[in-house]
Amino acid sequence: MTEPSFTARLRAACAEDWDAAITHRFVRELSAGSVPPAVMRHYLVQDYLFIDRFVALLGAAIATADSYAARLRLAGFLAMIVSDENTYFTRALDALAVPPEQRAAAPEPAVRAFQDLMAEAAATRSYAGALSVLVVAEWLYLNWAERHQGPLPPDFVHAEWITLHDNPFFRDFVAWLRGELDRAATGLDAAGLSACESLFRRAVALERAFFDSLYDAAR
Ligand SMILES: Cc1ncc(CO)c(N)n1
Repeated sequence: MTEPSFTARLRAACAEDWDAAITHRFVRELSAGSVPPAVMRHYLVQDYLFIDRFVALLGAAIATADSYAARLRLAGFLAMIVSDENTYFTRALDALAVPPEQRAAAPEPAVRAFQDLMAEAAATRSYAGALSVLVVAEWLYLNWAERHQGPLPPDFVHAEWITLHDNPFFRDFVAWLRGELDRAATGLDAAGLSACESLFRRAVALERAFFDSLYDAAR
């Protein structure tokens, strides 16, 4: 039997938070097309603040990657985020009639903590450190999106958030990204491995906490 990969072991160590996130009420309502508009508005405003730092973290991964091939792949993914995904946000915020002043909201605690974690991962100035958070953000979103079954919800605000995270390009990218972290991990000593594990574990907990926060107050 082959050994489970580094990323498989990291996910298994966070199974409770991971499973709670990918089966969360928010993703179940998204699949059913029944997220209350106030919750969807809040999610999108807050997630757009997440994406800002996420793009910066991708930049850090591009800067620290150990090959031009990896930089090209990461840059191709970055190009999708700043085009298709960015226009999804603006179209969805328009469709939900979110006024400009609400789009400039302050990050709520879970999002703020996630922004700080992404800054910490970038500040490791190591490819493995940046990947430890990127892998969580992309793989966990793929995992909930691929659980969707049956026809997509009619509203593009729901449907496109699912298809952006479950399509052949995204699936291939996540598999490649995991492979990069598995490969980068082989060059790390015990301290480096435990730093990656800590970033990964905290990212999974924050994915769950962000979903939970959407239902904290009646929105
Ligand atoms: C919080 C969060 N995690 C992951 C993704 C996927 O990129 C996202 N858009 N938001």
